Amino acid sequence: MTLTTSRPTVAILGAGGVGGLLAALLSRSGHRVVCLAREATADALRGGIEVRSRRFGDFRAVVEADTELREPVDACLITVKHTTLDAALTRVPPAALGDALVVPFLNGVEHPATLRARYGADRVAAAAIRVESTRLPSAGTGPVVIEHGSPFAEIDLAAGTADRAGLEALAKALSEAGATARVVPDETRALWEKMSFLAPFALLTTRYGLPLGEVRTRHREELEGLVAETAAVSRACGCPVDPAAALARYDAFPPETKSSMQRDAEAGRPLELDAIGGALLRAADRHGVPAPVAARLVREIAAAGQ
Ligand SMILES: NC(=O)C1=CN([C@@H]2O[C@H](COP(=O)(O)OP(=O)(O)OC[C@H]3O[C@@H](n4cnc5c(N)ncnc54)[C@H](OP(=O)(O)O)[C@@H]3O)[C@@H](O)[C@H]2O)C=CC1
Ligand SMILES: CC(C)(CO)C(=O)C(=O)O
Repeated sequence: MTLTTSRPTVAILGAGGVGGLLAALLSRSGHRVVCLAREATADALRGGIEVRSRRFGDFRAVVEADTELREPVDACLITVKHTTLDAALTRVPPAALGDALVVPFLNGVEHPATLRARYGADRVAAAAIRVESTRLPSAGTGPVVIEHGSPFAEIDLAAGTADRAGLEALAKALSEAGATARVVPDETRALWEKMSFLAPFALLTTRYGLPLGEVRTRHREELEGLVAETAAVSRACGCPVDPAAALARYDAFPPETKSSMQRDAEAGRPLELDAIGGALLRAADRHGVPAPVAARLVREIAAAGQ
């Protein structure tokens, strides 16, 4: 099967903040959506997904749910956290995928290699998403409730060796469902542009337990230092970014904005510290770029979690 049908069938591994929102939007616009989840979450998903969103309105969507992929689909979106990626991928056996595209939406820059090793280079196309969406805690029964707090839902699908027509069809499906989705030519750029914005924001909001508005005023010097370091690493990796533009973006965000790493810390969940801060430091090391502020923050956040 190739992803050129007008209504692609989409599997979604991990119906949390990102996956739950995309599942509900695609289902609302007429796609068959199969959410792959742990048994208890699959049960809750059979009660539907309720979305509360300033941008998309409040609505309820019907999705299918299973604990494992059992039939070929057109695309399989991977929307689990890095900390659970290996365990979750056992629900998507390579043989069950058919010709499906595998599209990870995780933050970080290293996971595409894990996915390519498992599914093959031609199957995997990395994505970056800017959304700020959260799954609300539930008592275990459905529906699953997703709160989308930002006015944006922007998706870059990076063309590489994966089927370009399939990726264009997925971008069209996501755009018709309401997101702002496009295919971009360069995976390194797509992932590092996101990383350059995310890493300073996630590390500082998590370290100090403060929303962005307070970080950008009370910890301005550290923010500027970290943005400069991250931009230097990104440039060395092949993605030039402008530190002044990154700072201007932080300043434009609503002051109450929190990062998903910070929300995880508040809830006592495992952090994607290695996938974000760790990956940043490994890249800095590979390219001989000094990153003392990032190194200290990663150390302090790790120590606080122990
Ligand atoms: N939230 C956001 O606004 C943004 C997040 N991102 C990135 O997207 C990725 C996903 O984040 P987010 O949606 O917030 O994460 P969530 O924690 O909200 O959701 C993760 C989902 O993965 C599921 N999961 C965990 N382990 C397994 C498993 N073994 N098998 C099946 N499902 C599993 C969880 O299911 P269960 O409920 O059963 O635990 C949960 O539904 C992360 O890399 C994040 O950094 C990127 C941009 C924005
Ligand atoms: C910055 C944000 C909210 C953008 O989507 C994000 O990716 C995160 O907090 O993990």
